[in-house]
Amino acid sequence: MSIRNLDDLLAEGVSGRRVLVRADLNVPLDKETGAITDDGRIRAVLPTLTALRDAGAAVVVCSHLGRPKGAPDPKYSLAPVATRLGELLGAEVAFATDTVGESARETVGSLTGGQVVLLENLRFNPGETSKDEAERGAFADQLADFAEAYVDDAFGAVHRKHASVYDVPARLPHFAGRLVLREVEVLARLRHEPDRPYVVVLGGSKVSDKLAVIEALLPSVDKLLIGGGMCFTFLRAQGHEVGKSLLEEEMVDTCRELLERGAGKIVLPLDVVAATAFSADAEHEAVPVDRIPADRLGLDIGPRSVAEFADAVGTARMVFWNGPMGVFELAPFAAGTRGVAESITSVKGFTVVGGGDSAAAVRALGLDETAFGHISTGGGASLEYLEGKALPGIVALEK
Ligand SMILES: Nc1ncnc2c1ncn2[C@@H]1O[C@H](COP(=O)(O)OP(=O)(O)OP(=O)(O)O)[C@@H](O)[C@H]1O
Ligand SMILES: O=C(O)[C@H](O)COP(=O)(O)O
Repeated sequence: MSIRNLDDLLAEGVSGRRVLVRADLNVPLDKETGAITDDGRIRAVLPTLTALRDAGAAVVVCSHLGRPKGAPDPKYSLAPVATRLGELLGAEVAFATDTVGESARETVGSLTGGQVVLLENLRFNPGETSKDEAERGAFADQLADFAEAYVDDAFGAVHRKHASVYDVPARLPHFAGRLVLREVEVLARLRHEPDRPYVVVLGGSKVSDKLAVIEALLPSVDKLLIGGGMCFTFLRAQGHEVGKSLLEEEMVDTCRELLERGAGKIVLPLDVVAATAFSADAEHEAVPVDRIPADRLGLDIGPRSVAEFADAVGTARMVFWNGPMGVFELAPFAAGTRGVAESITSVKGFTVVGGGDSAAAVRALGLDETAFGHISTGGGASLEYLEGKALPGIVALEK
């Protein structure tokens, strides 16, 4: 891509200069304790931050966390992320308790070369996500005032036309960070020159979010395996009763069309684990997909499906996997995700995991991260890239 990257910025020299880094530190938090449950996205941005610190830059980091509604909300504070970032960097990370207000101005103002500050959640400001260009621009002006150069390392957010992603790079010399560069390199390979057979495994909960990617991928994949909560809308489209399983009724017709177009390519589960309730201690058993009881819900793919999916994955030279095969967060329904993930680790070829939840599943299940070719930090971003959509964050870097 015709984008200047971090090395270009380092070559210009950054010692004593302030650099604004947009990171995606949108990490999952424990609902009760607020503790960070997976710090993968923080670790992913360390190479860029370390390179800048080592070169003597004063580093101003900004990010969103969750989806607060344009006003401060303590539940979504980045304060715990600043602490974790400091531990991982092995250096103190100052924290500004606002994003562009007094605290931010003071902390950024006193920053010297090699030091790092994390600003409070960008989405506490309505300008960050505003559809109004002037409102976004005004917020972008304030952010841009903090630095002399901008580095985008927030791959997970490049599909958002937000102030910190799209408007700030129009105001500062801009560069792609190490993570963005690597993500785009890997995903471009999948999109433009996949090794064959190319197998895509899709799961997760939201069919409506993933139909466009299925449509876009169908011509280029050899096999498309569909598990997770989204498989039930497809099973319904095949005429099966799905009991109380997740179902997007209004998508059934579209799924039927996709099944016709993807005949010979789309593979659906043969059996599912049907439970009496969405709970770890619910009664459950594996049943064939044509015998899902009316009062049960499918929370995982069954063992025959794992074998079926593993067979298809076993033939692949390239695999892209997005979305867990079941409710892996509850131990009785984690076997499908584990089984399919393990089959992907045995592939003799290039494998990519995309999606916040899938990456978290790899770590939560204790699987060896290094057994995958690449674990993408982007959920929606990686899917939209593979769909071939223009991503605002990348477009802005190209300008
Ligand atoms: N059968 C099922 N019924 C209900 N929920 C399910 C089922 N299978 C998987 N899920 C849930 O789907 C969720 C993940 O779905 P999602 O589509 O968000 O995945 P992702 O694309 O990897 O993540 P992200 O969009 O955050 O990057 C998990 O929390 C999992 O529990
Ligand atoms: O989790 C993600 O996919 C990114 O951090 C983007 O978050 P968003 O979907 O809330 O914009």
